[in-house]
Amino acid sequence: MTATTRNPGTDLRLDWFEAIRINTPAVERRAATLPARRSLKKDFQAAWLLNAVRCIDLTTLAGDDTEDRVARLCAKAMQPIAPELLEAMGVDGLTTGAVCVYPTMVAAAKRALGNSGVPVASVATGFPAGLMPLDLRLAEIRYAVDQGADEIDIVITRAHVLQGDWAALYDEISAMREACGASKMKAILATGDLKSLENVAKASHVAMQAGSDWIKTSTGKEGVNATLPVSLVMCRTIRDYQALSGHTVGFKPAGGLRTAKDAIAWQVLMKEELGRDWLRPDLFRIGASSLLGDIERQISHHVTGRYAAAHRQAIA
Ligand SMILES: O=C[C@H](O)COP(=O)(O)O
Repeated sequence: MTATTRNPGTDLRLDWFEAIRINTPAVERRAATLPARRSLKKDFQAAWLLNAVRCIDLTTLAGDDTEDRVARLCAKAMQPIAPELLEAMGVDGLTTGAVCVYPTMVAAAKRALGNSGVPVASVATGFPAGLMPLDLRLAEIRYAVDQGADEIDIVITRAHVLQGDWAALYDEISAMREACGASKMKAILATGDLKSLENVAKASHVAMQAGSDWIKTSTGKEGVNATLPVSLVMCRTIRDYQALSGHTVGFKPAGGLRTAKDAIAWQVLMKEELGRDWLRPDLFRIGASSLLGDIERQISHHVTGRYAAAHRQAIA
């Protein structure tokens, strides 16, 4: 496994997931222990927070997005933490994992990011509901790729999952993967719409078999977005898929992640369930529009011993 290896997918293998049954209380119990599993103090906590920053897909997906807002987001992605704080910690060259925008904002993001090396991720395929004809959804992927998107975050047709039509789901995601070409693909499962953890596990398997490079929890627009129990189930399916296929897939929790505590809890999950390799941006992203502010606040406290006044914090 290397940072550049993509998941080629497999044929549709129903036998890999059809018999899955999930003990929901056991999942919830295990998930509840995660935030308390590591008591991280001082330098360690700061190191984990800096690592979270390099894994953030810094996101704006709002109806009133403008090129100016996207340019400001990109400036933040290239310099997510105040230089004096980084200097005090001896850290250099920190950026977020990517920026994530709507397709019509990709060109503006590419311009703003220049040759910084920060990738642009674009949502596509009728985000967030995905209720558009497949040919239009594929055309939207091609448009975003053409605009320069390095990564595409697709949404699935939830009805395929709710009706157990795994072949339809597999065919749809495979076609999307093909339309992505060289751009990496994240499959957003919208887990808050999927009704059961079993459906989450099965949809995760199909998304990986169809060649997704990351599986992602949520659009940020469902009633319930990223939760630890859902994330735990998805991480276990990544582990199972790797054991069965030999291919490695990344994970992206997204939606409602706003605090430094969240950033630590999800990293503990990655490390405990999947191992250290999944603490790198090629295999782990946190999709968030407003997490960076709290992380910067905690880092500022770590360096200076006090919390910065709100007006000194960048609006992230
Ligand atoms: O993909 C990322 C999500 O849309 C971000 O959700 P959020 O605004 O709740 O952080």
